Amino acid sequence: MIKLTDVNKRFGTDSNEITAVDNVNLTIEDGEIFGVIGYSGAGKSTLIRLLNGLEKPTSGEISIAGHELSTIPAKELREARQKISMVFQHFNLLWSRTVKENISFPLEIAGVGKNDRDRKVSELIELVGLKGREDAYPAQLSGGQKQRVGIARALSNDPQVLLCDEATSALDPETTDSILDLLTDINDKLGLTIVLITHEMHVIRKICHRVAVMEAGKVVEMGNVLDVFQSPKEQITKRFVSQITQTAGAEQALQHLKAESTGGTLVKLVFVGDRTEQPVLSTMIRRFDIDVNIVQGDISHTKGGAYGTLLLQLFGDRDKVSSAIDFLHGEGVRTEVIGID
Ligand SMILES: Nc1ncnc2c1ncn2[C@@H]1O[C@H](COP(=O)(O)OP(=O)(O)OP(=O)(O)O)[C@@H](O)[C@H]1O
Repeated sequence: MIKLTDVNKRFGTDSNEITAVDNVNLTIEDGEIFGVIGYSGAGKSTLIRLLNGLEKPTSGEISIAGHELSTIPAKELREARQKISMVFQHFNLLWSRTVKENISFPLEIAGVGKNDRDRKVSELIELVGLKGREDAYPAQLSGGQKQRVGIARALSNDPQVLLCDEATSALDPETTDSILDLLTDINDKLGLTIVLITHEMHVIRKICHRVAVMEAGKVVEMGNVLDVFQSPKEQITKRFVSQITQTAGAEQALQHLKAESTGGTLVKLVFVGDRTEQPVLSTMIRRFDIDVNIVQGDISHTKGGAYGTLLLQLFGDRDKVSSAIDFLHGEGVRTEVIGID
């Protein structure tokens, strides 16, 4: 378990002080994939550097896997840090070493014998899907393959916690997805805790169990990913959620409808979890005798269940349309009227 209690990190002097991490309290359970999202300067990197012991908090306590990082002596801190590994945005590989030599490097430093090193390296190469590329140099690999080496190297010391610092931010969307699948697979197979920082809600949606939203050093919102998608409370969280829900397709469809003035009441529905599987719409159409035009829709899948939005045009008697919208509310579907013609 990772526990942060009243953690503050300030840089600079009294006259020019920056609070990078501002009174953060959070608990991350063993085996959890926990995401921290925030814009540039929110304090994510500082938070992750506090977690791996590279920075000491100005005040507060950080405990990881039973070690109190903020107070332990240097030798114990080195031992504790063996249990915490890191994956970096720009991979941080050794360019003059092959794939297997990169993965083996932390084991050499730890004094592990050659036979054990070789066995561990081939296990890891298999795990991250790099079989056949053992003797390649980083310059001969794609971005996704480089990150696979970075992940294998991070796992070589059998860590309990894997910290990922924008691990997919330098990758294209398809490669991002394959690396996120790999992280999910590792979490399932090895049961290790993963803490990742990102500015992309897609990353949070795809693999995290819980998320903390950071702004100006503070954790302003935290919860299960599906709950946060369903009802984001803070303005900044709403902006992150809309990275996914207001797709380009929805925006285009809206612009087109506004320009065409096709009539009806334009509503956006947000479905969460079980609601995505129930015939709420057909019940509404039958019961209220209205016509429906589906303008745009998409369903996203989070670890906690499905989440979707649907843009509809409702046509019919105004009272019936209004009762239909009330019905949707009653069924637990969040409904927002975007325009009435
Ligand atoms: N070593 C340092 N000395 C002084 N100020 C720092 C230091 N490290 C971070 N800061 C400041 O702390 C604040 C938070 O920075 P941090 O890098 O943690 O944010 P971030 O969310 O990771 O942003 P980014 O994604 O751009 O790295 C910023 O105002 C930054 O300038």
